[in-house]
Amino acid sequence: MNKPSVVHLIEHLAKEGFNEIVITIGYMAEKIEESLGDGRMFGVHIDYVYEETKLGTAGSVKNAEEYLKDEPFIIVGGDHVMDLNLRNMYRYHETNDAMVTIGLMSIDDPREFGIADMDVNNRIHRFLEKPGPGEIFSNLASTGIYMCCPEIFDWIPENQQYDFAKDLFPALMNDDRKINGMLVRGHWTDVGSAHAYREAQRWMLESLPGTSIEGNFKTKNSRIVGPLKIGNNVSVGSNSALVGPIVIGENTTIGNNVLIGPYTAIGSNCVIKDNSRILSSYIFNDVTIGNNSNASGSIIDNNTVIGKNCSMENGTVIGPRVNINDDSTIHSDVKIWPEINIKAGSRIKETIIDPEFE
Ligand SMILES: CC(=O)N[C@H]1[C@@H](OP(=O)(O)O)O[C@H](CO)[C@@H](O)[C@@H]1O
Repeated sequence: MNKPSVVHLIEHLAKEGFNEIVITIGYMAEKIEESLGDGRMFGVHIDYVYEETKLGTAGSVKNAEEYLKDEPFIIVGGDHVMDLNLRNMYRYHETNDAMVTIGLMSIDDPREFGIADMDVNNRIHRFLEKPGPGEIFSNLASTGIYMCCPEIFDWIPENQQYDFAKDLFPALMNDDRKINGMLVRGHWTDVGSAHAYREAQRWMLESLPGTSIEGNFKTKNSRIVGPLKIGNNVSVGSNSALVGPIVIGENTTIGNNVLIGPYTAIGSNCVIKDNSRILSSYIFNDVTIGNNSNASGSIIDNNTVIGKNCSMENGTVIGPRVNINDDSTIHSDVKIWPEINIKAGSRIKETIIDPEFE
């Protein structure tokens, strides 16, 4: 949707009335600070707490204790996007006497999460992080959204790797302290994998309110079906079709006979040349896609150039700064990043990741 996911998260927190925010950062610290600043543009105040060594989920919150010690607070993951009613969750915690209340969601396949066993009074009796085969005793997954009382700080050691799910929850349960669960409904995605990222884009695009087109939009004889959100200075050639929900940034040029299908986001300064097809794909900024090429269920990162007659099959993740030369096929679920040159006529079946990048 042409915004860093953390911006969507802060906007949601602001909308729910949380205006004092502390971000514990390590990985990509500068990028996060650059996108959010002191929070003023979102109507909130943001403080940053830096993590020199990896402290785990609870250790990093302990590191921010000075900002949190006076009243109950809510913890969300920096890679979450959601539309959950966090205000209700916070109120619910305030009115029950648990030390921690965990937001739980009923999920089909909870293997990637912590799972909880909860009774009719909302008390959690068992919690298991990332259950293995044969261990999935519940489909109630922890969203990693925790409403906490400041007393939890007495339980978390300082400057030491310590996790909510693996360390704190078992310790509290062993001592018969109360951890409650709250069943939540709505959209919530942790965008830590390409699959989850696409899922988040999909539900966000689904909630586009209608069609908004900024100035200087040019098109001839093309079929444009909303909902759409189109930035300044976008042009679409003749005999093309745009079928929403679609978001397009600024200064993007789309050629003739191009099909842009539903659930697609295209960034700014992109060029999509004649006869190409883009379906359910997320294209970032400054991307060029050559004549007669297609992308389906793909994520294409900044400054990537794709030649003519190329095919990006379902689930591919390409870029930033990758060149795919003419007549190449990138087979489904292959990832190629970053700054890699794929020569003309290639058939790529395996992921290629520059080891220096990881
Ligand atoms: C140690 C820990 O806190 N694990 C959490 C946390 O897992 P990550 O793999 O760290 O994202 O977030 C999950 C929700 O995204 C939650 O289900 C899980 O219990």
